[in-house]
Amino acid sequence: MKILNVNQIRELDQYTIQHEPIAPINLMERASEAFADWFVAKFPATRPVKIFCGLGNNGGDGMAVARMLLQLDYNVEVNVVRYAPRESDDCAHNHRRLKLLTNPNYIEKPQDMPALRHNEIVIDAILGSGLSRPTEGIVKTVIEAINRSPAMVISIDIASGLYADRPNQPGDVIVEPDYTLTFQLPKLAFLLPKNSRYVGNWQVLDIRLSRRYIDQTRTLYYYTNPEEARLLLRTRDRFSHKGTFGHALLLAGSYGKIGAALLASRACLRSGVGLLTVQTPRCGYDILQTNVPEAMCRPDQHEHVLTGMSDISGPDFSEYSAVGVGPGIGQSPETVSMLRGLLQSLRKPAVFDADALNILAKNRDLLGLLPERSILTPHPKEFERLTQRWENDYDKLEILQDFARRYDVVVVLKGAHTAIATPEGEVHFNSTGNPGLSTGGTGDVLTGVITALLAQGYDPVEASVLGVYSHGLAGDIAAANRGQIGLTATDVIEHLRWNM
Ligand SMILES: NC(=O)C1=CN([C@@H]2O[C@H](COP(=O)(O)OP(=O)(O)OC[C@H]3O[C@@H](n4cnc5c(N)ncnc54)[C@H](OP(=O)(O)O)[C@@H]3O)[C@@H](O)[C@H]2O)[C@H](O)CC1
Ligand SMILES: [K+]
Repeated sequence: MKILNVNQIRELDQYTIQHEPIAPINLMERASEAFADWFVAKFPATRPVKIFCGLGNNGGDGMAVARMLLQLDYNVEVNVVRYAPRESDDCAHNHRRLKLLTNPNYIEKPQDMPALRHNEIVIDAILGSGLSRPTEGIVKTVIEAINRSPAMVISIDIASGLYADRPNQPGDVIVEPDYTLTFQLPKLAFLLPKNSRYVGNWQVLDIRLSRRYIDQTRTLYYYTNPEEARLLLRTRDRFSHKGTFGHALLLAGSYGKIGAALLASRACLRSGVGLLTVQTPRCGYDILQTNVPEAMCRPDQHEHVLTGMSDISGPDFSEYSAVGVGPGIGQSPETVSMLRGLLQSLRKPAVFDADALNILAKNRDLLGLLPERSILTPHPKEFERLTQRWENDYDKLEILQDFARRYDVVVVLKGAHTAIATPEGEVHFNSTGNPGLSTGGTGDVLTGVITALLAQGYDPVEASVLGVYSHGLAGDIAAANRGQIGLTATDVIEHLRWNM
Protein backbone atom coordinates (compact mmCIF):
# COMPACT_ATOMS: atom_id res chain seq x y z
CA MET A 1 0.00 0.00 0.00
CA LYS A 2 1.40 3.38 -0.91
CA ILE A 3 1.89 6.11 1.66
CA LEU A 4 1.38 9.57 0.16
CA ASN A 5 2.33 12.95 1.56
CA VAL A 6 -0.14 15.74 2.37
CA ASN A 7 0.23 17.46 -1.01
CA GLN A 8 -0.35 14.19 -2.82
CA ILE A 9 -3.40 13.45 -0.64
CA ARG A 10 -4.80 16.87 -1.57
CA GLU A 11 -4.19 16.12 -5.26
CA LEU A 12 -5.76 12.70 -4.86
CA ASP A 13 -8.84 14.39 -3.45
CA GLN A 14 -9.01 16.82 -6.36
CA TYR A 15 -8.32 14.13 -8.94
CA THR A 16 -11.16 12.01 -7.55
CA ILE A 17 -13.50 15.01 -7.51
CA GLN A 18 -12.73 15.78 -11.17
CA HIS A 19 -12.48 12.32 -12.64
CA GLU A 20 -15.04 10.20 -10.81
CA PRO A 21 -16.60 12.83 -10.87
CA ILE A 22 -18.04 13.60 -7.45
CA ALA A 23 -18.94 16.87 -5.76
CA PRO A 24 -16.59 17.73 -2.86
CA ILE A 25 -19.50 17.77 -0.43
CA ASN A 26 -20.45 14.24 -1.47
CA LEU A 27 -16.90 13.06 -0.95
CA MET A 28 -17.06 14.48 2.56
CA GLU A 29 -20.37 12.66 3.01
CA ARG A 30 -18.77 9.40 1.86
CA ALA A 31 -15.83 9.80 4.23
CA SER A 32 -18.13 10.64 7.14
CA GLU A 33 -20.38 7.67 6.37
CA ALA A 34 -17.37 5.36 6.42
CA PHE A 35 -16.43 6.73 9.83
CA ALA A 36 -20.00 6.53 11.17
CA ASP A 37 -20.36 2.92 9.95
CA TRP A 38 -17.20 1.93 11.78
CA PHE A 39 -18.35 3.78 14.90
CA VAL A 40 -21.84 2.28 14.97
CA ALA A 41 -20.49 -1.24 14.55
CA LYS A 42 -18.24 -0.70 17.56
CA PHE A 43 -20.10 1.42 20.09
CA PRO A 44 -23.70 1.21 21.33
CA ALA A 45 -26.00 4.24 21.21
CA THR A 46 -26.03 4.28 25.01
CA ARG A 47 -22.51 5.75 25.22
CA PRO A 48 -22.68 9.59 25.24
CA VAL A 49 -20.66 11.12 22.40
CA LYS A 50 -18.99 14.53 22.42
CA ILE A 51 -17.74 15.68 19.06
CA PHE A 52 -15.20 18.53 18.80
CA CYS A 53 -15.17 20.16 15.39
CA GLY A 54 -12.82 22.68 13.84
CA LEU A 55 -13.62 24.96 10.92
CA GLY A 56 -11.84 23.20 8.05
CA ASN A 57 -12.88 20.03 6.24
CA ASN A 58 -11.89 17.86 9.17
CA GLY A 59 -14.44 19.83 11.19
CA GLY A 60 -16.90 19.33 8.33
CA ASP A 61 -16.41 15.57 8.62
CA GLY A 62 -17.09 15.82 12.35
CA MET A 63 -20.33 17.75 11.77
CA ALA A 64 -21.54 15.24 9.17
CA VAL A 65 -20.72 12.36 11.52
CA ALA A 66 -22.65 14.14 14.29
CA ARG A 67 -25.70 14.40 12.03
CA MET A 68 -25.48 10.72 11.09
CA LEU A 69 -25.18 9.58 14.70
CA LEU A 70 -28.03 11.87 15.81
CA GLN A 71 -30.24 10.34 13.14
CA LEU A 72 -29.43 6.93 14.65
CA ASP A 73 -30.51 8.19 18.08
CA TYR A 74 -27.06 8.46 19.57
CA ASN A 75 -26.72 10.92 22.42
CA VAL A 76 -24.45 13.47 20.69
CA GLU A 77 -23.21 16.85 21.85
CA VAL A 78 -21.39 18.95 19.25
CA ASN A 79 -18.69 21.43 20.25
CA VAL A 80 -17.41 23.81 17.62
CA VAL A 81 -14.00 25.26 18.39
CA ARG A 82 -14.16 28.78 17.02
CA TYR A 83 -10.51 29.57 16.48
CA ALA A 84 -10.98 31.62 13.30
CA PRO A 85 -13.61 33.86 11.74
CA ARG A 86 -14.35 31.64 8.71
CA GLU A 87 -15.23 28.03 7.94
CA SER A 88 -14.41 26.09 4.78
CA ASP A 89 -17.36 25.90 2.37
CA ASP A 90 -18.08 22.23 3.00
CA CYS A 91 -17.76 22.70 6.74
CA ALA A 92 -20.25 25.59 6.58
CA HIS A 93 -22.65 23.43 4.57
CA ASN A 94 -22.56 20.62 7.14
CA HIS A 95 -22.79 23.15 9.95
CA ARG A 96 -26.09 24.46 8.52
CA ARG A 97 -27.48 20.93 8.13
CA LEU A 98 -26.46 20.07 11.65
CA LYS A 99 -28.20 23.09 13.15
CA LEU A 100 -31.50 21.72 11.85
CA LEU A 101 -31.03 18.82 14.30
CA THR A 102 -29.22 20.28 17.30
CA ASN A 103 -27.72 23.44 18.80
CA PRO A 104 -23.95 23.14 18.93
CA ASN A 105 -21.94 24.49 21.84
CA TYR A 106 -19.39 27.10 20.69
CA ILE A 107 -15.98 27.18 22.33
CA GLU A 108 -14.23 30.53 22.14
CA LYS A 109 -12.71 30.80 25.60
CA PRO A 110 -11.56 28.17 28.15
CA GLN A 111 -14.78 28.47 30.22
CA ASP A 112 -16.79 27.21 27.23
CA MET A 113 -15.11 23.79 27.42
CA PRO A 114 -17.57 21.13 28.66
CA ALA A 115 -16.62 18.58 31.33
CA LEU A 116 -15.68 15.14 29.99
CA ARG A 117 -16.51 11.93 31.84
CA HIS A 118 -15.00 8.49 31.61
CA ASN A 119 -17.93 6.69 29.97
CA GLU A 120 -18.11 9.29 27.20
CA ILE A 121 -16.57 9.06 23.77
CA VAL A 122 -14.79 12.09 22.35
CA ILE A 123 -14.57 12.39 18.58
CA ASP A 124 -11.71 14.65 17.58
CA ALA A 125 -12.45 16.55 14.36
CA ILE A 126 -10.68 19.79 15.19
CA LEU A 127 -7.81 19.73 12.70
CA GLY A 128 -6.89 17.19 10.04
CA SER A 129 -4.30 16.93 7.34
CA GLY A 130 -4.52 20.69 6.74
CA LEU A 131 -2.49 21.44 9.89
CA SER A 132 0.03 24.12 8.97
CA ARG A 133 1.36 25.37 12.31
CA PRO A 134 1.51 24.38 15.97
CA THR A 135 -1.76 24.48 17.89
CA GLU A 136 -2.21 27.53 20.11
CA GLY A 137 -4.84 29.59 21.91
CA ILE A 138 -8.27 28.01 22.30
CA VAL A 139 -7.38 25.00 20.10
CA LYS A 140 -4.48 24.18 22.39
CA THR A 141 -6.66 24.64 25.51
CA VAL A 142 -9.32 22.27 24.15
CA ILE A 143 -6.74 19.63 23.19
CA GLU A 144 -5.13 19.81 26.63
CA ALA A 145 -8.54 19.32 28.27
CA ILE A 146 -9.30 16.33 26.01
CA ASN A 147 -5.93 14.78 26.86
CA ARG A 148 -6.52 15.28 30.61
CA SER A 149 -9.97 13.75 30.49
CA PRO A 150 -10.74 10.08 31.22
CA ALA A 151 -12.97 9.79 28.12
CA MET A 152 -12.13 7.53 25.20
CA VAL A 153 -10.86 9.57 22.25
CA ILE A 154 -11.24 8.80 18.55
CA SER A 155 -9.57 11.02 15.95
CA ILE A 156 -11.00 11.50 12.50
CA ASP A 157 -8.29 11.11 9.85
CA ILE A 158 -5.40 12.17 12.12
CA ALA A 159 -5.01 13.44 15.67
CA SER A 160 -5.46 17.22 15.77
CA GLY A 161 -2.04 18.84 16.01
CA LEU A 162 -0.07 15.94 14.47
CA TYR A 163 1.65 16.61 11.14
CA ALA A 164 1.03 13.79 8.67
CA ASP A 165 4.45 13.80 7.06
CA ARG A 166 6.87 16.04 8.94
CA PRO A 167 8.21 16.32 12.48
CA ASN A 168 6.37 18.05 15.28
CA GLN A 169 8.38 20.08 17.77
CA PRO A 170 8.86 18.82 21.35
CA GLY A 171 6.40 21.23 23.03
CA ASP A 172 3.59 20.80 20.47
CA VAL A 173 0.17 20.07 21.92
CA ILE A 174 -1.45 17.16 20.07
CA VAL A 175 -4.51 15.00 20.74
CA GLU A 176 -3.64 11.60 22.23
CA PRO A 177 -6.34 9.34 20.82
CA ASP A 178 -7.24 5.74 21.58
CA TYR A 179 -8.11 5.28 17.90
CA THR A 180 -7.38 7.04 14.64
CA LEU A 181 -9.63 6.31 11.66
CA THR A 182 -7.89 7.58 8.60
CA PHE A 183 -9.10 7.87 5.01
CA GLN A 184 -7.87 5.67 2.16
CA LEU A 185 -4.13 5.41 2.92
CA PRO A 186 -2.00 5.37 6.04
CA LYS A 187 -0.04 8.49 6.87
CA LEU A 188 3.71 8.37 7.33
CA ALA A 189 3.37 9.83 10.84
CA PHE A 190 1.49 6.71 12.01
CA LEU A 191 4.48 4.47 11.37
CA LEU A 192 7.08 6.34 13.38
CA PRO A 193 7.74 5.12 16.92
CA LYS A 194 7.79 8.49 18.68
CA ASN A 195 4.27 9.26 17.45
CA SER A 196 2.61 6.19 18.94
CA ARG A 197 0.72 8.14 21.63
CA TYR A 198 -0.64 10.52 19.00
CA VAL A 199 -2.02 7.69 16.91
CA GLY A 200 -3.35 4.92 19.14
CA ASN A 201 -4.91 1.99 17.27
CA TRP A 202 -5.26 3.12 13.72
CA GLN A 203 -7.26 1.83 10.80
CA VAL A 204 -7.72 2.84 7.21
CA LEU A 205 -11.24 3.45 5.88
CA ASP A 206 -11.68 2.92 2.15
CA ILE A 207 -13.51 5.92 0.70
CA ARG A 208 -12.92 4.95 -2.94
CA LEU A 209 -10.51 7.74 -3.87
CA SER A 210 -9.09 7.42 -7.38
CA ARG A 211 -7.22 4.14 -7.82
CA ARG A 212 -5.69 5.53 -11.01
CA TYR A 213 -4.17 8.53 -9.25
CA ILE A 214 -2.74 6.30 -6.52
CA ASP A 215 -1.25 3.89 -9.06
CA GLN A 216 0.33 6.70 -11.07
CA THR A 217 1.79 8.59 -8.14
CA ARG A 218 5.39 8.02 -7.17
CA THR A 219 6.34 7.59 -3.56
CA LEU A 220 9.24 6.16 -1.60
CA TYR A 221 7.02 4.89 1.22
CA TYR A 222 4.97 1.71 1.38
CA TYR A 223 3.02 -0.21 3.98
CA THR A 224 2.92 -4.00 3.53
CA ASN A 225 -0.66 -5.20 3.83
CA PRO A 226 -1.74 -8.88 3.92
CA GLU A 227 -2.65 -9.10 0.23
CA GLU A 228 0.73 -7.72 -0.82
CA ALA A 229 2.58 -10.14 1.46
CA ARG A 230 0.54 -13.04 0.07
CA LEU A 231 1.42 -12.03 -3.48
CA LEU A 232 5.13 -12.21 -2.69
CA LEU A 233 4.86 -15.80 -1.50
CA ARG A 234 5.73 -18.31 -4.22
CA THR A 235 3.84 -21.54 -4.66
CA ARG A 236 5.75 -24.79 -4.92
CA ASP A 237 5.99 -26.85 -8.05
CA ARG A 238 4.83 -30.45 -7.61
CA PHE A 239 8.09 -31.67 -9.17
CA SER A 240 10.41 -29.67 -6.95
CA HIS A 241 13.03 -31.32 -4.73
CA LYS A 242 15.16 -30.14 -1.86
CA GLY A 243 17.79 -28.79 -4.27
CA THR A 244 15.19 -26.41 -5.64
CA PHE A 245 15.00 -24.54 -2.36
CA GLY A 246 18.63 -23.79 -1.89
CA HIS A 247 21.35 -24.61 0.60
CA ALA A 248 21.79 -22.03 3.35
CA LEU A 249 24.79 -21.57 5.58
CA LEU A 250 24.35 -20.00 9.00
CA LEU A 251 27.40 -18.78 10.88
CA ALA A 252 26.15 -18.43 14.43
CA GLY A 253 26.84 -18.93 18.11
CA SER A 254 29.68 -18.64 20.61
CA TYR A 255 30.26 -20.08 24.08
CA GLY A 256 27.17 -19.15 26.13
CA LYS A 257 25.22 -18.14 23.03
CA ILE A 258 24.66 -21.39 21.19
CA GLY A 259 20.93 -20.80 21.71
CA ALA A 260 21.09 -18.06 19.10
CA ALA A 261 22.39 -20.60 16.57
CA LEU A 262 19.59 -23.03 17.47
CA LEU A 263 16.88 -20.40 17.09
CA ALA A 264 18.19 -19.11 13.76
CA SER A 265 18.56 -22.71 12.47
CA ARG A 266 15.08 -23.82 13.48
CA ALA A 267 13.54 -20.70 12.00
CA CYS A 268 15.47 -21.22 8.77
CA LEU A 269 14.22 -24.81 8.49
CA ARG A 270 10.64 -23.71 9.25
CA SER A 271 10.87 -21.18 6.41
CA GLY A 272 11.32 -23.57 3.56
CA VAL A 273 15.06 -23.88 2.99
CA GLY A 274 16.09 -27.05 1.09
CA LEU A 275 19.26 -27.76 3.03
CA LEU A 276 20.88 -26.06 5.99
CA THR A 277 24.45 -26.17 7.20
CA VAL A 278 25.34 -24.42 10.44
CA GLN A 279 28.86 -23.56 11.46
CA THR A 280 29.21 -23.08 15.21
CA PRO A 281 32.16 -23.16 17.57
CA ARG A 282 33.07 -26.69 18.61
CA CYS A 283 31.23 -26.27 21.96
CA GLY A 284 27.96 -26.00 20.01
CA TYR A 285 28.39 -29.12 17.92
CA ASP A 286 26.64 -31.70 20.14
CA ILE A 287 23.93 -29.24 21.10
CA LEU A 288 23.09 -28.46 17.51
CA GLN A 289 23.22 -32.05 16.27
CA THR A 290 20.95 -33.19 19.09
CA ASN A 291 18.46 -30.35 18.98
CA VAL A 292 18.24 -29.61 15.27
CA PRO A 293 18.66 -32.99 13.55
CA GLU A 294 17.48 -31.56 10.21
CA ALA A 295 20.57 -29.33 9.97
CA MET A 296 24.09 -30.36 9.02
CA CYS A 297 26.71 -29.00 11.36
CA ARG A 298 30.26 -27.90 10.59
CA PRO A 299 32.17 -27.58 13.85
CA ASP A 300 34.53 -24.63 13.81
CA GLN A 301 38.15 -25.42 14.71
CA HIS A 302 37.81 -23.13 17.72
CA GLU A 303 36.12 -24.38 20.88
CA HIS A 304 34.36 -21.14 21.86
CA VAL A 305 34.20 -18.67 18.99
CA LEU A 306 33.85 -18.70 15.23
CA THR A 307 37.01 -18.47 13.15
CA GLY A 308 35.53 -19.75 9.92
CA MET A 309 37.93 -22.69 9.87
CA SER A 310 36.70 -26.27 10.20
CA ASP A 311 38.22 -29.75 9.97
CA ILE A 312 35.17 -30.90 8.08
CA SER A 313 35.61 -29.92 4.49
CA GLY A 314 32.60 -28.61 2.67
CA PRO A 315 31.64 -26.11 0.04
CA ASP A 316 33.28 -22.73 -0.03
CA PHE A 317 31.27 -19.90 1.59
CA SER A 318 30.50 -18.62 -1.85
CA GLU A 319 29.00 -21.92 -3.00
CA TYR A 320 25.99 -21.73 -0.67
CA SER A 321 22.85 -20.21 -2.10
CA ALA A 322 22.68 -17.85 0.89
CA VAL A 323 24.73 -17.09 3.96
CA GLY A 324 23.42 -15.65 7.23
CA VAL A 325 25.93 -14.45 9.80
CA GLY A 326 25.71 -12.86 13.21
CA PRO A 327 23.38 -14.45 15.78
CA GLY A 328 25.32 -14.95 19.00
CA ILE A 329 28.78 -14.75 17.39
CA GLY A 330 30.36 -12.21 19.76
CA GLN A 331 33.17 -9.90 18.68
CA SER A 332 36.38 -11.81 19.42
CA PRO A 333 39.40 -10.94 17.21
CA GLU A 334 39.15 -14.37 15.55
CA THR A 335 35.54 -13.71 14.63
CA VAL A 336 36.41 -10.28 13.26
CA SER A 337 38.99 -11.98 10.99
CA MET A 338 36.42 -14.55 9.97
CA LEU A 339 33.99 -11.83 8.94
CA ARG A 340 36.71 -10.09 6.95
CA GLY A 341 37.52 -13.35 5.15
CA LEU A 342 33.86 -14.03 4.52
CA LEU A 343 33.34 -10.59 3.02
CA GLN A 344 36.33 -11.03 0.76
CA SER A 345 35.04 -14.30 -0.66
CA LEU A 346 31.27 -13.67 -0.82
CA ARG A 347 29.90 -12.91 -4.26
CA LYS A 348 26.18 -13.08 -3.44
CA PRO A 349 23.98 -11.04 -1.10
CA ALA A 350 24.10 -12.33 2.47
CA VAL A 351 22.30 -11.56 5.73
CA PHE A 352 24.18 -9.70 8.48
CA ASP A 353 22.79 -9.47 11.99
CA ALA A 354 23.64 -8.74 15.62
CA ASP A 355 27.38 -8.85 16.38
CA ALA A 356 28.20 -9.03 12.67
CA LEU A 357 26.73 -5.51 12.55
CA ASN A 358 28.64 -4.38 15.63
CA ILE A 359 31.85 -5.65 14.03
CA LEU A 360 31.00 -3.71 10.87
CA ALA A 361 30.39 -0.59 12.97
CA LYS A 362 33.82 -0.89 14.60
CA ASN A 363 35.66 -1.82 11.39
CA ARG A 364 34.13 0.57 8.94
CA ASP A 365 36.40 -0.42 6.07
CA LEU A 366 34.41 -3.68 5.98
CA LEU A 367 31.26 -1.82 4.96
CA GLY A 368 32.78 -1.30 1.52
CA LEU A 369 33.17 -5.08 1.13
CA LEU A 370 29.48 -5.89 1.65
CA PRO A 371 28.17 -7.80 -1.38
CA GLU A 372 25.69 -5.62 -3.23
CA ARG A 373 22.06 -5.98 -2.13
CA SER A 374 23.06 -7.72 1.09
CA ILE A 375 20.59 -7.52 3.96
CA LEU A 376 21.44 -5.89 7.31
CA THR A 377 19.01 -6.40 10.18
CA PRO A 378 19.87 -3.90 12.95
CA HIS A 379 17.74 -2.83 15.89
CA PRO A 380 17.88 0.94 16.45
CA LYS A 381 20.93 0.83 18.78
CA GLU A 382 22.90 -1.28 16.28
CA PHE A 383 21.84 1.05 13.49
CA GLU A 384 22.98 4.07 15.47
CA ARG A 385 26.40 2.43 15.92
CA LEU A 386 26.57 1.93 12.15
CA THR A 387 25.56 5.53 11.46
CA GLN A 388 25.01 8.45 13.83
CA ARG A 389 22.55 9.81 16.38
CA TRP A 390 19.34 11.22 14.97
CA GLU A 391 17.22 14.14 16.10
CA ASN A 392 13.80 12.66 15.39
CA ASP A 393 12.15 9.81 13.51
CA TYR A 394 12.11 11.69 10.20
CA ASP A 395 15.82 12.34 10.53
CA LYS A 396 16.34 8.65 11.30
CA LEU A 397 14.39 7.70 8.19
CA GLU A 398 16.59 9.90 6.04
CA ILE A 399 19.74 8.43 7.56
CA LEU A 400 18.31 4.97 6.88
CA GLN A 401 17.57 5.73 3.23
CA ASP A 402 20.99 7.33 2.72
CA PHE A 403 22.78 4.35 4.24
CA ALA A 404 20.91 1.82 2.10
CA ARG A 405 21.66 3.84 -1.04
CA ARG A 406 25.29 4.53 -0.21
CA TYR A 407 26.23 0.89 0.52
CA ASP A 408 23.79 -0.64 -1.97
CA VAL A 409 22.18 -2.77 0.74
CA VAL A 410 18.76 -3.56 2.16
CA VAL A 411 18.45 -2.39 5.76
CA VAL A 412 15.81 -3.95 7.99
CA LEU A 413 15.50 -1.49 10.88
CA LYS A 414 13.63 -3.44 13.53
CA GLY A 415 10.92 -1.85 15.65
CA ALA A 416 7.15 -1.53 16.06
CA HIS A 417 6.69 -1.00 12.32
CA THR A 418 9.96 -2.46 11.09
CA ALA A 419 11.23 -0.23 8.26
CA ILE A 420 12.92 -1.94 5.33
CA ALA A 421 15.02 0.45 3.24
CA THR A 422 16.04 -0.62 -0.25
CA PRO A 423 19.15 0.39 -2.22
CA GLU A 424 16.79 2.51 -4.35
CA GLY A 425 15.83 4.52 -1.26
CA GLU A 426 12.32 3.10 -0.86
CA VAL A 427 11.04 2.21 2.59
CA HIS A 428 8.57 -0.59 3.29
CA PHE A 429 6.91 -0.45 6.71
CA ASN A 430 5.67 -3.71 8.17
CA SER A 431 2.12 -4.19 9.38
CA THR A 432 2.44 -7.27 11.61
CA GLY A 433 3.97 -7.87 15.03
CA ASN A 434 3.31 -6.80 18.61
CA PRO A 435 5.24 -5.79 21.75
CA GLY A 436 5.49 -9.46 22.75
CA LEU A 437 8.25 -9.77 20.14
CA SER A 438 10.52 -7.54 22.23
CA THR A 439 12.19 -10.52 23.86
CA GLY A 440 15.56 -12.24 23.50
CA GLY A 441 16.07 -14.40 20.43
CA THR A 442 13.37 -13.03 18.13
CA GLY A 443 16.09 -11.26 16.11
CA ASP A 444 17.91 -14.60 15.64
CA VAL A 445 14.63 -16.07 14.40
CA LEU A 446 14.23 -13.26 11.87
CA THR A 447 17.75 -13.87 10.55
CA GLY A 448 16.91 -17.54 10.04
CA VAL A 449 13.69 -16.70 8.22
CA ILE A 450 15.24 -14.15 5.86
CA THR A 451 18.26 -16.37 5.15
CA ALA A 452 15.90 -19.21 4.19
CA LEU A 453 13.97 -16.98 1.78
CA LEU A 454 17.18 -15.66 0.23
CA ALA A 455 18.43 -19.24 -0.23
CA GLN A 456 15.18 -20.09 -2.04
CA GLY A 457 15.90 -17.42 -4.62
CA TYR A 458 13.76 -14.55 -3.38
CA ASP A 459 15.28 -11.21 -4.30
CA PRO A 460 16.76 -9.49 -1.19
CA VAL A 461 14.00 -6.85 -0.95
CA GLU A 462 11.26 -9.49 -1.31
CA ALA A 463 13.00 -11.79 1.17
CA SER A 464 13.17 -8.95 3.69
CA VAL A 465 9.61 -7.69 3.24
CA LEU A 466 8.09 -11.18 3.27
CA GLY A 467 10.39 -12.42 6.05
CA VAL A 468 9.61 -9.49 8.35
CA TYR A 469 5.88 -9.80 7.62
CA SER A 470 5.79 -13.56 8.35
CA HIS A 471 7.90 -13.18 11.48
CA GLY A 472 5.49 -10.52 12.81
CA LEU A 473 2.47 -12.58 11.81
CA ALA A 474 3.88 -15.57 13.70
CA GLY A 475 4.25 -13.28 16.72
CA ASP A 476 0.64 -12.17 16.35
CA ILE A 477 -0.69 -15.73 16.09
CA ALA A 478 1.44 -16.78 19.06
CA ALA A 479 0.21 -13.79 21.08
CA ALA A 480 -3.40 -14.65 20.23
CA ASN A 481 -2.77 -18.12 21.69
CA ARG A 482 -0.93 -17.26 24.86
CA GLY A 483 -0.84 -13.47 25.23
CA GLN A 484 2.00 -11.08 24.46
CA ILE A 485 3.60 -11.28 27.89
CA GLY A 486 4.54 -14.95 27.78
CA LEU A 487 5.83 -14.92 24.20
CA THR A 488 9.24 -16.47 23.50
CA ALA A 489 11.35 -16.69 20.36
CA THR A 490 10.56 -20.42 20.19
CA ASP A 491 6.83 -19.59 20.07
CA VAL A 492 7.51 -17.38 17.07
CA ILE A 493 9.21 -20.26 15.23
CA GLU A 494 6.37 -22.63 16.12
CA HIS A 495 3.79 -20.22 14.74
CA LEU A 496 5.41 -19.42 11.41
CA ARG A 497 2.70 -19.98 8.78
CA TRP A 498 3.38 -20.06 5.06
CA ASN A 499 -0.22 -20.66 4.03
CA MET A 500 -1.09 -16.98 4.54
N1 LIG B 1 -8.97 12.67 0.82
C1 LIG B 1 -9.35 12.66 2.03
O1 LIG B 1 -8.72 12.00 2.82
C2 LIG B 1 -10.51 13.47 2.44
C3 LIG B 1 -10.40 14.21 3.59
N2 LIG B 1 -11.35 14.98 4.09
C4 LIG B 1 -11.10 15.64 5.35
O2 LIG B 1 -10.48 16.88 5.09
C5 LIG B 1 -9.42 17.07 5.99
C6 LIG B 1 -8.48 18.09 5.48
O3 LIG B 1 -9.21 19.27 5.37
P1 LIG B 1 -8.54 20.71 5.31
O4 LIG B 1 -9.65 21.67 5.27
O5 LIG B 1 -7.54 20.72 4.23
O6 LIG B 1 -7.72 20.77 6.64
P2 LIG B 1 -8.15 20.94 8.17
O7 LIG B 1 -9.51 20.46 8.44
O8 LIG B 1 -7.04 20.32 8.92
O9 LIG B 1 -8.18 22.50 8.44
C7 LIG B 1 -7.39 23.41 7.76
C8 LIG B 1 -7.71 24.81 8.27
O10 LIG B 1 -7.18 24.93 9.56
C9 LIG B 1 -6.19 25.96 9.54
N3 LIG B 1 -5.09 25.57 10.42
C10 LIG B 1 -4.00 24.85 10.13
N4 LIG B 1 -3.25 24.68 11.23
C11 LIG B 1 -3.89 25.31 12.23
C12 LIG B 1 -3.63 25.50 13.60
N5 LIG B 1 -2.56 24.98 14.18
N6 LIG B 1 -4.49 26.20 14.34
C13 LIG B 1 -5.58 26.73 13.78
N7 LIG B 1 -5.91 26.60 12.48
C14 LIG B 1 -5.06 25.91 11.72
C15 LIG B 1 -5.79 26.14 8.13
O11 LIG B 1 -5.34 27.45 7.97
P3 LIG B 1 -4.21 27.83 6.89
O12 LIG B 1 -3.77 29.17 7.30
O13 LIG B 1 -3.11 26.83 6.95
O14 LIG B 1 -4.90 27.80 5.59
C16 LIG B 1 -7.08 25.84 7.40
O15 LIG B 1 -7.90 26.96 7.44
C17 LIG B 1 -8.87 15.72 6.20
O16 LIG B 1 -8.08 15.60 7.35
C18 LIG B 1 -10.15 14.90 6.26
O17 LIG B 1 -10.65 14.90 7.58
C19 LIG B 1 -12.62 15.16 3.32
O18 LIG B 1 -13.69 15.35 4.12
C20 LIG B 1 -12.91 13.94 2.45
C21 LIG B 1 -11.76 13.50 1.63
K1 LIG C 1 -8.69 15.25 13.76
